[in-house]
Amino acid sequence: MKTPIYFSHEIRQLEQLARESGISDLMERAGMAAAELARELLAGKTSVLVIAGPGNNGGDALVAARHLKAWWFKVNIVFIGETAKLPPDAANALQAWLAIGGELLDAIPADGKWDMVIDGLFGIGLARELSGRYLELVREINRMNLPVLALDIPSGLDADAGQTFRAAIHASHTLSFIALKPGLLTAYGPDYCGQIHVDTLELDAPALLKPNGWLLEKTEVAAALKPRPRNSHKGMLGSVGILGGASAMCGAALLAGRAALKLGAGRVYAALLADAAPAVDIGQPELMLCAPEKLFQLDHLNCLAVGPGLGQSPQAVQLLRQALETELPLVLDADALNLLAIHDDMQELTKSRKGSTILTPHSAEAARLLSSTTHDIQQERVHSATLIAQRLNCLVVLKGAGSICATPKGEWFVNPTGNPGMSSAGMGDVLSGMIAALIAQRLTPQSALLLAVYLHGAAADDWVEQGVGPIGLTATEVADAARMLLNRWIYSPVA
Ligand SMILES: NC(=O)C1=CN([C@@H]2O[C@H](COP(=O)(O)OP(=O)(O)OC[C@H]3O[C@@H](n4cnc5c(N)ncnc54)[C@H](O)[C@@H]3O)[C@@H](O)[C@H]2O)[C@@H](O)CC1
Ligand SMILES: Nc1ncnc2c1ncn2[C@@H]1O[C@H](COP(=O)(O)OP(=O)(O)O)[C@@H](O)[C@H]1O
Ligand SMILES: [K+]
Repeated sequence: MKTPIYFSHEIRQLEQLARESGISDLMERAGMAAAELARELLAGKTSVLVIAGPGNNGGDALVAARHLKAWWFKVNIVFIGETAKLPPDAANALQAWLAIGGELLDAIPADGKWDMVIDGLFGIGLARELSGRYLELVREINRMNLPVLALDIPSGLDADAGQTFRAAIHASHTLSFIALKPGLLTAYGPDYCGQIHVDTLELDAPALLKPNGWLLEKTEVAAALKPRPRNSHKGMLGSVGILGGASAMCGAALLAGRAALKLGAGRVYAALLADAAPAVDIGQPELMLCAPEKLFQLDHLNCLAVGPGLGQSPQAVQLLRQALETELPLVLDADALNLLAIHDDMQELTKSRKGSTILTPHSAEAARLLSSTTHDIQQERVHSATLIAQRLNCLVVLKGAGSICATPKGEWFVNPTGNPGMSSAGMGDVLSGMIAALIAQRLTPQSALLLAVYLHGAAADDWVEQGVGPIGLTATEVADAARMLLNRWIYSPVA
């Protein structure tokens, strides 16, 4: 089963659709799910501090508190809201809490001791920067250093963007209701959410509202993989060309080329622009180095990756244009993207290409493509990725924590793999080579993109699990682990 992701306005639509179909107890369902998870996480401990805010997120917290109290947990509720202004469901939850003899505190008692905090301060309704007592409360909870179960979303986090409204609660667990939201998974989301759980509240969300967003998951991305026939030969496994490596940047193209080899391309050619380019890659002599013009004379290339170390010389511009004029599937990275951003004619060429084009910008490159700023791209990562995909009629991965893949049809995917060990030079070059190798091996460009993005992060995660990294993890190591995982996924799929 694929896992859908919805923006908060879509979650509200789902709530409305559920209500129209006669379901009126979503808050009760949410509160029960929260209480059950809290009980499991408490694992025998007994004392809980519940923070209930002014809206329905507070209502969920009140329902959870009621169940935990009934199950003999010691529960204190700090209620930060105005009783008279509570939305109807939350007002009912408050009455039910008071009816069982529950009390409300208006601040966290200084001398209290708890085993866990349940954060029901704000959910998807948070609409502006935190200030005053709300801001202070978030900071106070973070200072307590206790395990925190956040209801729906850590309070202070923007459910759509993964940015914070000035501050946010650092949760150890987040229980997302109905479905995932993108802000849990991208930008700062992973820093604040801890372990993410989803409770659908028994709604079949995709049946109610067609999702455009999906989580990348191993079962989905690896579905396209199959073992090679015994009677294989290199021509069958495709040929990749890498175009880049201007003076002082040859390493970028070599990294991409080596990654393409390690991901199984039959032949890899690296065409380097530098005048003093090496004739052979001594560390990886399997790579075939050639002059750029030679690359375009080859008749058996299946995919071309342009950009790693390309530079922005007139020669780079001419070669990029030549690449765009081919019908080959193209992966464009780094300076290929920067050049595309400033040459309108190349954008027109991109839009009308017969072959697929995959763009792999990080947020600064995306900002150049959209004439925007890195800050604004980070505020709207999903929207930015889909906008580039639609404007330029191409597949896109907007890289960075929680990479967003987008298609020209408006579908988008969030990648949960990867870690800060990947914030080092060369990682993007390796990704380009990986995508190109998978396309050369006949995966569809979209399948190749989604698999490569997921695998690239999973490879880095594998090193971290082994105690190598995140500090000092290198792009070469990521390519090596990607090769190992890819083989494992195909040949020992249970592992
Ligand atoms: N949408 C759904 O289907 C469901 C929603 N539920 C819960 O309801 C939540 C959404 O509830 P609401 O829409 O009431 O929103 P919230 O409870 O997230 O917060 C809204 C309240 O906070 C105030 N507010 C917003 N920003 C503020 C700020 N910076 N400083 C101070 N006050 C601020 C608003 O004026 C409003 O009173 C979800 O996150 C979820 O926890 C659940 O009960 C289950 C079903
Ligand atoms: N904190 C992080 N969490 C997850 N992935 C990351 C993180 N930092 C970087 N990455 C990944 O590492 C790669 C870095 O690419 P890029 O910025 O182009 O590097 P370079 O140009 O130096 O090769 C991208 O795939 C990006 O998604
Ligand atoms: K919350």
